[in-house]
Amino acid sequence: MNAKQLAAEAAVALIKDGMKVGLGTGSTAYFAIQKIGQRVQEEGLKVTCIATSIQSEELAQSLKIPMVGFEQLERLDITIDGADEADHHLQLIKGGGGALLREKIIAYITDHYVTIVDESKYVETLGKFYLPVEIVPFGWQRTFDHIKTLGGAPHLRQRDNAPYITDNGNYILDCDFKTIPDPESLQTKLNLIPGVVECGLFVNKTQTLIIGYNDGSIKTHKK
Ligand SMILES: O=C[C@H](O)[C@H](O)[C@H](O)COP(=O)(O)O
Repeated sequence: MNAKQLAAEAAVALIKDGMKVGLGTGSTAYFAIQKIGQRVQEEGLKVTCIATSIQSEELAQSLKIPMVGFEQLERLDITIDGADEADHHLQLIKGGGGALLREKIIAYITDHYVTIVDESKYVETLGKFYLPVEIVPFGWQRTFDHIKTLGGAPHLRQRDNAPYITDNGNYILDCDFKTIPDPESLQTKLNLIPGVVECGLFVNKTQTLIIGYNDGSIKTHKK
């Protein structure tokens, strides 16, 4: 089992019958969704889930995991999601897969937010990974300029020689801040810029961080 799968399966062991569960996005969350699907089918685990991306929703449906919409839930008991970086204070950079907005909406209605990463994502200080910022397409060049004044070199994310479009019809700027010693303050500044929908900093959201190691071990950090 690889390090991502180890972390993912340890997190899925926290899910109990009757829970409402948020499903993350990305290659680590993939293993969590697979395991939830297995528990639903083999153990008869009773859960209702909501996904943080169209991709994860389709995967969950293919595994016959019961899905609900926001009209059927106000809070989630647990969400299991990956991250691009996690620091020692359990602050995160997310959005490498473009799902940061839906992920953050789900994070804010979750009682127990569990982040799963492999050892390569656990860092002293955030910022080596370019920070994804979701922006509206209208006037994006000026939003780009505003972010630049905060010290982050933005790059418009591309796919097939065209701007990458999120599940919400927006663009993403991947911003090189080099180092982010104060994620909370940067999040506030970014989210005040007109045109910014949301940034990929997840501040004070993670209660449990599970790290999978290549030697087959896992470590859990709690807040
Ligand atoms: O937008 C994508 C999400 O924030 C992912 O959780 C993050 O990019 C980590 O993905 P992966 O587990 O594939 O490295």
